[in-house]
Amino acid sequence: MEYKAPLGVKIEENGVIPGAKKLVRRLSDLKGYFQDEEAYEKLLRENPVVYEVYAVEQEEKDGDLNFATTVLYPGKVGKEFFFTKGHFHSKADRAEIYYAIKGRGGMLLQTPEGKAEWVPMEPGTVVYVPPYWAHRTVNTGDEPFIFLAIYPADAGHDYGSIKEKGFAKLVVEENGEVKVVDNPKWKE
Ligand SMILES: O=P(O)(O)OC[C@H]1O[C@](O)(CO)[C@@H](O)[C@@H]1O
Ligand SMILES: [Fe+2]
Repeated sequence: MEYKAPLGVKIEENGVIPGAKKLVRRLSDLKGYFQDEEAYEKLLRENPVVYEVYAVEQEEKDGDLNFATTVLYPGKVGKEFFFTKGHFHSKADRAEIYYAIKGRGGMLLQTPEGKAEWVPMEPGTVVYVPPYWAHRTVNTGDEPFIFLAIYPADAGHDYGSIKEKGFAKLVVEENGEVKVVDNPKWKE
């Protein structure tokens, strides 16, 4: 039997995991995701980084675990706060754990039938993403929102239906307050 080597790694203050695979998502990678297309096109001239992911991933095998930090930058497109794309797992019954490290935000979760839930997150919050729920994180603050995700190595990402239909709820700023409102364009 060949055993893998254990690994201990310290997450840096800025959310970076040394030696991890880095993925950068800019606004241009999120075309079609935000409600306000005019505000999107305007901000696209700057094409800001919306989030970075630092992932330590294993082979896609049953029983193993991946982990990744995400640094989700503060910002808005129109009224809507910056968010991650959001996904179901390709193996839809795979669960996931998130742990908030820095900043402020929350998670939108949604069943395949379109039942949406909002879970606020601040440093120290643990979120359990049950099997079958799509999940997207949102930065509602004015500093980077940094969190750790731990997920089965064979979970995979299924972006399809979220990219097409979005979430049933939006997280917006209204009169200086964070509001979770119904998505007027939501189609079941
Ligand atoms: O894959 P998305 O929806 O862009 O969100 C990125 C985050 O979600 C994960 O895929 C985990 O669910 C991580 O790799 C990362 O923390
Ligand atoms: Fe996930």
